[in-house]
Amino acid sequence: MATLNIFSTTDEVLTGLADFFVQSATEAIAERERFTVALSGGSSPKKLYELLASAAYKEQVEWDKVYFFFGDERNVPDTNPDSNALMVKKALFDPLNIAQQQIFKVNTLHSPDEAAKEYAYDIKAFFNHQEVVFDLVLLGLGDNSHTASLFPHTDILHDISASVEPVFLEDQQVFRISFTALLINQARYIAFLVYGQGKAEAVHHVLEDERNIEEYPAQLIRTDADVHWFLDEPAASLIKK
Ligand SMILES: O=C(O)[C@H](O)[C@@H](O)[C@H](O)[C@H](O)COP(=O)(O)O
Repeated sequence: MATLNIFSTTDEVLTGLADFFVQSATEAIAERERFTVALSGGSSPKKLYELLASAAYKEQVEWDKVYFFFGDERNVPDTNPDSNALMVKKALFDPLNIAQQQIFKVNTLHSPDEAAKEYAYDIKAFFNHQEVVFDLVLLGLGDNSHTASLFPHTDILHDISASVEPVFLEDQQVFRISFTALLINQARYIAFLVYGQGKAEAVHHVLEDERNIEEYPAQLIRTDADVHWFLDEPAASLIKK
């Protein structure tokens, strides 16, 4: 069963996850001299990244030993407001002066297929072509129960490789590039950050409803104790405590 961390307010959720980030980073750096983290995009984690870059946290992590990846990316230039890389650059990388060599972004100037292939290669090369095991994968949850860019009724849900694939979103007529569920599930730790009443139904579907990965793709993510959900009360309001 996944580990549920339910907090009264959004600020407490963010602090709880920031503390978990610091703990995971400290453990990884002590054991392996580095911390590899795949970041999530969207709006929820922006405040987390800003908190980690704030005076309250920035001294708690050896940032020069942290290597940043993206669990998914929109197929837009990294100057586009929809870019996850741009959001994280502003909220975390620039305030902490993270060196480019520590950041592994999707090259969205290439076609989605090419970008996914290149990114998959870059990741495998970073891990010396051994099994890719991120120390931490951060995830969000859409109100339609997607996570990363594992959207309902998309081909990537059936991908049996631990890799990076392009995802075409029919309804939005846009491409994304995303980790597959298997690549996410290889991580040492996985942490979901989900807050707000609007996510309550999705949280219930994913954590408690019968298995239906086409409708609730986040059910593809493993559910052992090293998978942590950081939730506020509103987002957790429909699950049996
Ligand atoms: O690129 C993205 O959009 C994210 O990786 C995506 O999976 C996100 O986590 C959910 O869509 C929730 O997004 P919000 O936090 O904006 O609700």
